[in-house]
Amino acid sequence: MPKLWNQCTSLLKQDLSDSEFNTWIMPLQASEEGSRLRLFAPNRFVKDWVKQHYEQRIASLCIGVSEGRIEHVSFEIGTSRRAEQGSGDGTTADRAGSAGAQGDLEQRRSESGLNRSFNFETFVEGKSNQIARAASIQIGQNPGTAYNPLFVYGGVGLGKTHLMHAIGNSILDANQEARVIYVHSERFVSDMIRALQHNEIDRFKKRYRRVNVLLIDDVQFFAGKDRSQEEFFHTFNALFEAQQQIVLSSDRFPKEVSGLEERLRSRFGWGLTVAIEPPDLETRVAILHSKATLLGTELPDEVAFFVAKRVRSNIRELEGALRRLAANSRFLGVPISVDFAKDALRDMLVAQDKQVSIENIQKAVAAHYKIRVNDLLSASRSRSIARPRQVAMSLAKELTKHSLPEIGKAFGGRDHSTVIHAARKIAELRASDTLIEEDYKILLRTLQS
Ligand SMILES: Nc1ncnc2c1ncn2[C@@H]1O[C@H](COP(=O)(O)OP(=O)(O)OP(=O)(O)O)[C@@H](O)[C@H]1O
Repeated sequence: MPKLWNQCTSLLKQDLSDSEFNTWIMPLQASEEGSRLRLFAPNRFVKDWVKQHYEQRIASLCIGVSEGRIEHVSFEIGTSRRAEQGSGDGTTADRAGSAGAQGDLEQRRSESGLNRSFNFETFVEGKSNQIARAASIQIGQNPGTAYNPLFVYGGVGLGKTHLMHAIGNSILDANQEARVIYVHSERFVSDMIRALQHNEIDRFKKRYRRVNVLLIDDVQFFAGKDRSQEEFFHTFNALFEAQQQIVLSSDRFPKEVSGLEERLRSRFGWGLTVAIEPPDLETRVAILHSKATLLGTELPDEVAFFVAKRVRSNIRELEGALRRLAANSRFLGVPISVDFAKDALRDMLVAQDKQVSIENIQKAVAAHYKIRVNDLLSASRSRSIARPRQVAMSLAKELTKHSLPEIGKAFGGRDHSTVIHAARKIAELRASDTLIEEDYKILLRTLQS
């Protein structure tokens, strides 16, 4: 490990909380190459996280400490030893399953692509995620036999990835020898393409078909990628028949993932399908407190409520707000208060306020058609209510990141298929009826301005 990196890590240690330092900085290895410092993360997850959250800080520290000798810091996946041997970008999944003899749990975890800080203890339970969490715990305890596959779906940044890692971690905690792979669908696709290019497709097939637990994130990325779907279909069948656990996540219900072959879509629904909904205010507050404890930050109750009320989009953004508060407060040496939060998060709060919510859409549509918001939520089927309701649902589908079940629920507890029908109907009418087209455009302008 280069001396320079050791100096940088001691400075980073003073700057970060213990949990941040241990989770994200400790696993990094470094090697110097001319004016470049190469940092290696054990898996893509750590690499992406470090890049997103610490890249600037690490780069300016290393450049400063080296007194200009280092001009550039790069982030890669693998180990510095492999880099020195000239073997390039070693992937963790490549090595999954091969480290059994080493018996080292943390090593196994990183080889499996798992982040140990995403576990059930750090996952806050709320009404919005209760079922998904319970099913995941069961799978962690009885992989392959509880539900297979488990399909978790929900909007962006609501905890799907966290739960998948928690399942993998709990399985490894109970049995170090379990062969677990967590992989993002995009990664599955790129690994497959690389294997095809290098004539290593048999190795690729073996690697994925011999696992005990396959956790595949964001399967909507398979859309339109026929060769990958074909390969994944066979992997799925092999694992399913051997009663090995498959866990899948997506931003939407299996049947709604467009661009996927029907045979895959139907298989995705064979086991248990669970939704993660956006958390309510109390859960958002509880998550903020839990994350603040992990960061070692003092977060007064009134600030947690203030932030949770204003940042409603998703948990990733909520966490981003907390990190910013923690960093600013540490940097300025000022305790976190509501006024401090208003100031530090000003731009974020403005952006949040601008985001189109289902509630805003309902208000705008009701005002436009001179009806009441309650009419939109009612059971009324009269044309003067049903058509604006369809317009509103269609706008919600177009302008928000909510899933179809979430939209249906916000319109008086309707089914996701009602939302699909509404969106189709409005698309047809917009093409044939200039009045509807005009209404829709006005509403779009109003909501997006
Ligand atoms: N219930 C929860 N308790 C604690 N932290 C949570 C919870 N839900 C989500 N988070 C945190 O929110 C962040 C985003 O979660 P995650 O990455 O799992 O979202 P996702 O649903 O997979 O999003 P995407 O669709 O973008 O992949 C993570 O840092 C995660 O730890």
